[in-house]
Amino acid sequence: LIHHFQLDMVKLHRFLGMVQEDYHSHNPYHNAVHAADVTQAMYCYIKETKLAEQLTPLDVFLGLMAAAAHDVDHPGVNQPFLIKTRHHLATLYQNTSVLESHHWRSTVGMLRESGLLSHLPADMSQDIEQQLGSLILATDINRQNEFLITLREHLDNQDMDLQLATHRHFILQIALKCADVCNPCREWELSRQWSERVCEEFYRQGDLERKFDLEISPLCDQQTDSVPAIQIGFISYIVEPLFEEWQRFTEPSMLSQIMMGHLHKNKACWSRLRYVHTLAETKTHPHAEEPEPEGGQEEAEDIP
Ligand SMILES: Nc1ncnc2c1ncn2[C@@H]1O[C@@H]2COP(=O)(O)O[C@H]2[C@H]1O
Ligand SMILES: [Zn+2]
Repeated sequence: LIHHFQLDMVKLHRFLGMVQEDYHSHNPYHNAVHAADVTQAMYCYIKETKLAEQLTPLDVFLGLMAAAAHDVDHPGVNQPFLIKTRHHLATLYQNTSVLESHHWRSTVGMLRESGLLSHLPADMSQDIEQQLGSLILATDINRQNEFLITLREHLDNQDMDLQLATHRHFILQIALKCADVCNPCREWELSRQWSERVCEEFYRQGDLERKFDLEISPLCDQQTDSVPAIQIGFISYIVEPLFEEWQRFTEPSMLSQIMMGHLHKNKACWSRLRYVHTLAETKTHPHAEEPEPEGGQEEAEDIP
């Protein structure tokens, strides 16, 4: 890519350094390691045979740049929090895709400041900025259904034509969305750490809301939302439906089969941990109902 786009190494280093610096290292989840994690996953998806044969160098460049910068300057709280605290970003972006718009505009700012694309024709660098925006905005989890429905339609109708730039862009959006939520598809020990980190970030927001007498957001109450329960919900409603379609798209590839294997195993581990957690709660509150053991536990042999 460096050779193809004649990138200046000093400018590239400056740009990537700025991106890394603008992630908040004190966020348990939305930090530069999450960006690296998503970029690594995105690279693997771009390398899938089904995609690699069709993508142009520009597509690959856009996919990797969008992955690296997709959460830059994330404040560690979500959009509803920014709206209810009347944060200036919520006002600026009129309460829609507030964080994603900020990640995109910050990326554009850093691109211009570093001069990374300054040697390219103006219409090309403008196109890169726009496409980066469309990719980063696709990571808004509130738009999940819209993307999933379109992907299902394409797969059902078998009308995906990766020779078309619009279709390649759509599949890059999907790949980035998959990369962004792929942590439950990684091996248990790694996946568990991401889960605990993301929940820690949710709980910190909940603690802030409690402190300032605001309504505690869903999933953010440490006293009622357990990590296993959050994980089972997230896997069932967000990750599984998306990766099932991704697996279909890859026909299915070895990588997507491995990821689905991890996903099912991790879900079974969380089911077992939720059972243990609820049982412990019942012992502390003896009048609460005893939980029923759930299915899938037989797969969860390797958890402590
Ligand atoms: N393991 C997880 N458990 C619960 N929520 C998650 C998990 N991983 C990612 N998310 C959420 O999914 C969102 C995807 O976009 P973000 O990275 O902005 O923020 C992410 C979190 O809010
Ligand atoms: Zn992210």
